[in-house]
Amino acid sequence: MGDGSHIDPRLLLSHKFPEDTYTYTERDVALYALGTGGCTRNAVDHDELKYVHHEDGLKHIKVLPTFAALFFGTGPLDKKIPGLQFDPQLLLHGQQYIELYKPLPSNATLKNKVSVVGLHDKGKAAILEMEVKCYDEASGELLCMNRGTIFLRGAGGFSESSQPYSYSNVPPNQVSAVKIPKEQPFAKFEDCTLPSQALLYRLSGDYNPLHSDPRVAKAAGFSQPILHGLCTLGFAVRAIIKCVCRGDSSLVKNILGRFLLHVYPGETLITEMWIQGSRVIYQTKVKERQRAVLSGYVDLHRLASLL
Ligand SMILES: CCCCCCC[C@@H](O)CC(=O)SCCNC(=O)CCNC(=O)[C@H](O)C(C)(C)COP(=O)(O)OP(=O)(O)OC[C@H]1O[C@@H](n2cnc3c(N)ncnc32)[C@H](O)[C@@H]1OP(=O)(O)O
Repeated sequence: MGDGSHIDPRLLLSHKFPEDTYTYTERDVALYALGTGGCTRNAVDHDELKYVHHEDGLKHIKVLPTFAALFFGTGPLDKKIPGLQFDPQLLLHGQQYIELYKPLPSNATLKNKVSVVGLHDKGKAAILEMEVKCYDEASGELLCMNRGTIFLRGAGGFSESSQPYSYSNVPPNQVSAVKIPKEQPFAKFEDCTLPSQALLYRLSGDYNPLHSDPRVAKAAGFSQPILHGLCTLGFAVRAIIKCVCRGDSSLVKNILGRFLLHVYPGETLITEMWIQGSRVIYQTKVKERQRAVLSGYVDLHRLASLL
């Protein structure tokens, strides 16, 4: 375990998180769409303008499904959690899973129920899985659920190496990394991130200096600030909505993304998609380095009528 890191599984897993409130407005929705590359290449893009503009006013704009990931905030970076001490500079976002139960309104106040659903000792790192269920305060309805996996470098080794600690109450089929098919993809979409992408995206609420401060990025092992994982996920799912859903984001039901490698703002993202029933398997690569940076799946409510 690295200096200053300490994990006590008993304390951490028995911690009861107080209910959290999260409020967003149409301005947040539009800013998020721009932060994840919406309308960047084409300001009148038919599929994307609806996330930032409506002729009858902002309260009619649509919400991208990946916006749901923001409801978590930055999890353990925000608050002290008993039994969890780690170096925040070494934290990386490992994975994100989202289930959407209702279309997201253009503004809302949410009541969030947070819990720890997984903890693993990987020796060099600890993996923490957190879940948040988000209820619309006005209607009491469950809108969505998020599960975030956090990779804490240097925080492993808190259990016996002969029998490393591992706890999960998450169905394994929801979280395991996907197998990329060998066939040619159904579709491929190329999109450029801006050199200022992380500076724009952070205004959606994740102010982790890893994405903006060159000194912090260097201390974390990167040559320059890196892009937020959730920003890359936003680009990938937007590509799938465009290529497979023909712009209809209401078809999206569940989303999984595993962050395989960091992205530097300004790099080009190529997302490849394969269709398996109503599931879209995808992989995003950085064109300049020819490396896969994200993979996962998007489950759709229906598909056949579209293709
Ligand atoms: C609650 C939500 C709050 C979110 C807060 C987020 C705050 C943000 O500001 C932070 C960010 O956005 S960081 C940017 C996005 N993330 C990244 O760039 C990370 C990219 N991934 C990597 O670098 C490596 O995959 C890396 C380093 C993650 C792993 O690579 P390696 O060290 O080579 O690991 P490896 O030896 O391959 O595997 C060790 C064990 O870990 C499991 N694992 C690997 N990658 C994982 C991943 N991405 N997610 C979850 N688990 C992962 C492996 O399965 C392996 O376990 P096992 O030995 O049992 O197979």
